[in-house]
Amino acid sequence: MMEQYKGAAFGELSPHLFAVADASYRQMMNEGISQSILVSGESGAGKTESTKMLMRYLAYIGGRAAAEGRTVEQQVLESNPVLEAFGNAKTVRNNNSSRFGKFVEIQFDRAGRISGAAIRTYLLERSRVCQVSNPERNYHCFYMLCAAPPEDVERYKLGNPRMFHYLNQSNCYELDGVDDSKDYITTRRAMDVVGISPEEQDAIFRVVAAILHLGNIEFSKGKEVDSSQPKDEKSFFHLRTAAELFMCDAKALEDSLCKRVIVTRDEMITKSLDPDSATLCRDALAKIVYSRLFDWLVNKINSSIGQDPESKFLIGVLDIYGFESFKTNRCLTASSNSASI
Ligand SMILES: Nc1ncnc2c1ncn2[C@@H]1O[C@H](COP(=O)(O)OP(=O)(O)OP(=O)(O)O)[C@@H](O)[C@H]1O
Repeated sequence: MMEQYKGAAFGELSPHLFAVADASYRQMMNEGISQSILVSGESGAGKTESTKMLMRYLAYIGGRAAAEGRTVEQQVLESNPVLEAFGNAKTVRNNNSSRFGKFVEIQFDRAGRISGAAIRTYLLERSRVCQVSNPERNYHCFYMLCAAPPEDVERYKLGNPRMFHYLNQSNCYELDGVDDSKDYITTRRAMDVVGISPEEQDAIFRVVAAILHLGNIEFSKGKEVDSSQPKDEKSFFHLRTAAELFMCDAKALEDSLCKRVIVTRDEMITKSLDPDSATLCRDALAKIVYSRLFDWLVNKINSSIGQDPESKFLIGVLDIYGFESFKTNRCLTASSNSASI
């Protein structure tokens, strides 16, 4: 199919993704200006799959010979499983819905050969980390880690996903045709390919597990008025485990959840938080840590793929959020998926 569309005039053959990719490539080469392809549509329409097809065509037409080792285009395609493990989730409409926007820049040299690439991501849906409802799931990576080989499950003190508050708000745990334990291995392998070392992989999964333990910390009223403390021995266990996985002091973690520090011009005031506020604080920490982990992963993938500072022009492919329309829309924060307004 790629062969057929290569160089064919736009409109000459049936409508096809490859015709669009070919037209943008020709225009870039003939006029010497960068191009962008916007992939738009409802959630589940097939935008992400189309983006991958477009990239495959650009790799075919502007790629280098396989003998030159692992090429830029191969690395971009191989980074997909990592991004999808951390940025995709099951929603009502799509079992593998992207919960972030993605702009992939494929850079070319003067001869029209791919010389570098960069992936930019936008607005990961952070609220999903601590709030999911039936029949949706949280991000795939949480279920994958719970289904990891026994030694990993033990190392991160995990177990059945039904044990964790951030996962058990929804009754959906398994997906038809998806084997989370197999996907865990695939994600690990993809991480190796994009240059994430075993130590870094361990750190990534420690953070993922710590977020699950963080979510299981409940609070009760403390001794002072409007103060809070971990509710029971179970909450203390999850607090200690989260601190261990984050490699921080358990007391410091507890204080960061149960107290707020207000800095004025003259002094620093520490204010205790009531159980409800401490719970909000816990969720805020989980969301920010997860989104920073996601940004770190994108940066890591970019530095491993490599950008070409000398590149003459580029083709950008924008895979935006799928439109969703709910009967009841939840209150939006800046971090929510803008498409769910
Ligand atoms: N060209 C295709 N061939 C076969 N199956 C496809 C194709 N495109 C999409 N699908 C199926 O539809 C599902 C949804 O596609 P995709 O994830 O690309 O949608 P999307 O528009 O990116 O959705 P979202 O906005 O929710 O991320 C895929 O998981 C796949 O099963």
